[in-house]
Amino acid sequence: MELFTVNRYTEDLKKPKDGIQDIANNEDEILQKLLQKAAKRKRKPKDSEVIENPAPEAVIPDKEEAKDTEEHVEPLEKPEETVEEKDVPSNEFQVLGGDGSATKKRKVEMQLPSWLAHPTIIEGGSLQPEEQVPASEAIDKLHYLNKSTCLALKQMKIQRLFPVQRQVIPWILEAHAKPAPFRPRDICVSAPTGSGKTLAFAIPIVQLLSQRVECKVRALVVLPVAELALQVFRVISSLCSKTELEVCLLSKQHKLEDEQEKLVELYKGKYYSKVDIVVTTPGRLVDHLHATKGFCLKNLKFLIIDEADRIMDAVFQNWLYHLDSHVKETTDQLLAGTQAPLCYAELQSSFGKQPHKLLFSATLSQDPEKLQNLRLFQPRLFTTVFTMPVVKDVTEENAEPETNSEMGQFVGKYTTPAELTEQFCVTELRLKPLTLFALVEKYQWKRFLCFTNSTDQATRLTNVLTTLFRKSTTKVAELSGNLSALVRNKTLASFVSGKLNGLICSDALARGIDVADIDVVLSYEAPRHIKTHIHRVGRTARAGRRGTAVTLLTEQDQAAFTKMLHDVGKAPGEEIHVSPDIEVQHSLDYKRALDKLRNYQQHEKTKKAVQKRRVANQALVHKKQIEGPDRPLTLMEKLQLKAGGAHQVDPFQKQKTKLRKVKPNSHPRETMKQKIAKSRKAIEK
Ligand SMILES: Nc1ncnc2c1ncn2[C@@H]1O[C@H](COP(=O)(O)OP(=O)(O)OP(=O)(O)O)[C@@H](O)[C@H]1O
Repeated sequence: MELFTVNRYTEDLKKPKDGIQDIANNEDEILQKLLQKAAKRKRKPKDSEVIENPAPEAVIPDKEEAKDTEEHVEPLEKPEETVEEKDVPSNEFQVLGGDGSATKKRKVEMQLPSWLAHPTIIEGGSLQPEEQVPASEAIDKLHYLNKSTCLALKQMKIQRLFPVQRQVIPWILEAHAKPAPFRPRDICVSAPTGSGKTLAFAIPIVQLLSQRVECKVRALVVLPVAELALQVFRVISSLCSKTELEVCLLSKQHKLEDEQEKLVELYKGKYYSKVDIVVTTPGRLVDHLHATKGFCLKNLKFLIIDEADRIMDAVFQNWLYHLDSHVKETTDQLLAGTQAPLCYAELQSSFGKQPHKLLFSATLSQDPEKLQNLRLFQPRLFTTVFTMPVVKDVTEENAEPETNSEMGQFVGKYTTPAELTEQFCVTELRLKPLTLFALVEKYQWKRFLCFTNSTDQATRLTNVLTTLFRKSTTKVAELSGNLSALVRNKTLASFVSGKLNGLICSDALARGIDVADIDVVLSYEAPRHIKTHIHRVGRTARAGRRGTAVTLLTEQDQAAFTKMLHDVGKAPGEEIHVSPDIEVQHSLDYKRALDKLRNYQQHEKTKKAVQKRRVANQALVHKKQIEGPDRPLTLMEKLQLKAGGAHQVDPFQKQKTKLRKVKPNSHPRETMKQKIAKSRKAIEK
């Protein structure tokens, strides 16, 4: 019981007394009082948590007494009564949870930091491409865009800016126009998929850097996957076409040495940057931070993190740490910066040294702890959606005037484009591939993406669908992490050019990929997280165009999927069906497809085993060459041999390894059970 007693005694300690003797006496007194109070509390637990006057003697209760007190523990009190602590005098002791006063406290509402709770709302506006552009909205009429930007945008066939761009671009430009020591606030932008976030950061950085004199890495754009990095690189390169700025893409799709050559040059013993803007993935960035001499981020002015919530995930853990330590090595500044408020002197000394951080996503994390890692400077949030205040009935008793404080719950992370139609189709697990095939045939979808929950599932599904579509004009291919970056690039290009009708993808491709005119996005399996769903369906209905998303569900999946959507205020949409006779209609084709898949899997299994054995043997031979033939096998080598196939005896170790020789036609050993059965049969005979 004492373990849970917290004794706070403050009053007497506050009064200073003269002399050591006095202090000692005082301590004795305090100790006596403490013991008395503890004893009294144990004797009368029901009376109150608070003891007004301590009893004169200190009594340490025996076990029997302690038992009694436990038996008489009061039932839990109502929360309203226990929350009250007003009457507790400051010099008294309070037992926390020791005597039944521990009650369930009211659930505390999550309090968002002010910047998340009070964002800047991105005002709506149509994205419809076919709509007439009002003269006032035309690109040349926007005073904040310079000539080269307007020219580049026209070349990209962009006639006006989308709402997120109209809000964010002038804000960034204005923030950078302010004189020293003003430092722009870092920003987070949460806007739906396909709403034009790329140009929202690309236009201002290109415009602000276009006046530079010397070439140095001044902007770093970080994206989660190579395909996305390539896409953003293309947009920024198009924008830079009318300027002298150099953009560079760093991703695993190229050789490191080739990229190093593009990045820096050595002249008279000194390294010079050849690029102004670097677009990269976290992994490749870390590679270059460690391997590329002269790659310097000392002059970094902008750090842009696209798909910020993904990049801040644990998967990409350490890139920020590496970046930070690299910047610390190359300069005395701290990339992560400090949080407000800064005094004038600090502002002045840090002016121009900290990069301006810009975070973008359609599902920006609401979790302040994750964003904390970036140590944003006086952050500001731009979002499209905002919950309305929950208006409580004013006639209600206890109606509080501060009800409006509920205003400002940022829900922008779950917005989908208005032009998106969501549907679902319920089917049996064993018929899922056939259902997918039947849906594509029924609705004549000519450009579709189909998402699976894993790369292996993507491979299997592609295999089955290829056989099923064999007689039709529809061509499908896999696009997952199982393939090399180069193959993925080629497949994506074939899809963009129309040579392929459908791509079977894993979720690595669910984010950011922008391919025009996708009819439908299919989820072969219900996504596990709402964020995944938002990004998957966001591959269609982009830039104001219409699109459909269909999720295939089994009866078991249905409840969980509906709940997941319901929790964020969404519905699964209309149910669509395929003919109940599909199994009969396509029985032969489906059987053939499944047989082919089985063969393929068997073939892959054998291939993997052979590969494994080859690697094990190679390792062994290599080791022998280094250490000589007479060395005994290590445990690891024995394991490798076992895994790689014991019948492949190491040529160097024939005489040493005591592998049991298996006779070619010998029968396997009989088990005890088989022996008993055999003898029983013999007796019966
Ligand atoms: N102002 C504009 N006018 C016409 N088209 C535009 C405009 N801005 C962007 N687009 C087009 O809209 C599409 C989507 O843009 P973008 O990829 O930037 O969206 P996003 O918001 O980043 O989407 P996601 O969250 O999925 O990454 C692109 O094809 C782009 O060319």
